[in-house]
Amino acid sequence: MENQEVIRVDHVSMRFSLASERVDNFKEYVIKTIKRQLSYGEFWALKDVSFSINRGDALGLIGLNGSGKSTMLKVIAGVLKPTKGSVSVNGTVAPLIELGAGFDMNLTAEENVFLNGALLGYSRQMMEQYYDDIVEFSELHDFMNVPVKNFSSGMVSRLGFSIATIGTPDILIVDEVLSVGDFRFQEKCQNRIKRMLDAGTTLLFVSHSIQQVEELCNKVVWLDKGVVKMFGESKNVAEIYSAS
Ligand SMILES: Nc1ncnc2c1ncn2[C@@H]1O[C@H](COP(=O)(O)OP(=O)(O)OP(=O)(O)O)[C@@H](O)[C@H]1O
Repeated sequence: MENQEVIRVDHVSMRFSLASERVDNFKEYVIKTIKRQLSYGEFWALKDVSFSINRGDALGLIGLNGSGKSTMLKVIAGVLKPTKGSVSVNGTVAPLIELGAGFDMNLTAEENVFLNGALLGYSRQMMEQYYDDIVEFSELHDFMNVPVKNFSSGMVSRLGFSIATIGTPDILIVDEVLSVGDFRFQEKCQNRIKRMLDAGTTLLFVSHSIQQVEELCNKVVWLDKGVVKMFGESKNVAEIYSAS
């Protein structure tokens, strides 16, 4: 099991189309589209990115705003198809990219537990088994019958994190979620992630806190404008990144 490669990112590039002209409102957008007056530019969010990680590794992705971290996670999670190159993933993936992205805001928290479970591929029976644990961990006992549209963003994150981390996935993808919620809850999430790592889960983690990355991760990819600036042991990369 040790040294078994679980994720291989092979010469991945990702191109987005961008409207290169400023459009101030939707009406103007529609008119310009009909008149074919909009021109599109292209933008490479990832450029020839390659790295691989083994089972049990915890990989941190660091870099400035817009450097391509979330795009990289989405490509690995299969949400985006790379324009060039390929990604191979060996195992089940629990993506925590946008917490609450799968929620229906008009439904209650309880209904959303089952909805989100179904989206993650879990059966109703399995969700019933985990329901109490989800309520307990999220500390939302008194709010399970409240429509999620009335939740604060912190409450949405707590529910999303509690659902996505039931069971022990082979690969857990965590994007910035630990920056939401209060400090005590962040610590609780961090401990839950550590326990999953001990149980052999492979972690992909994006954070702007280099301290959190060093604490949780053994490897780091540093992205700079879509290019890998450095890949290696977290201590070495973090040291150079902090000094830059
Ligand atoms: N769907 C999209 N369409 C067009 N451009 C996009 C799209 N998604 C991302 N981008 C662009 O790709 C670049 C990389 O974005 P990404 O979200 O991956 O960066 P990031 O490193 O995660 O940034 P942050 O630290 O701010 O979260 C940005 O310039 C962003 O505007």
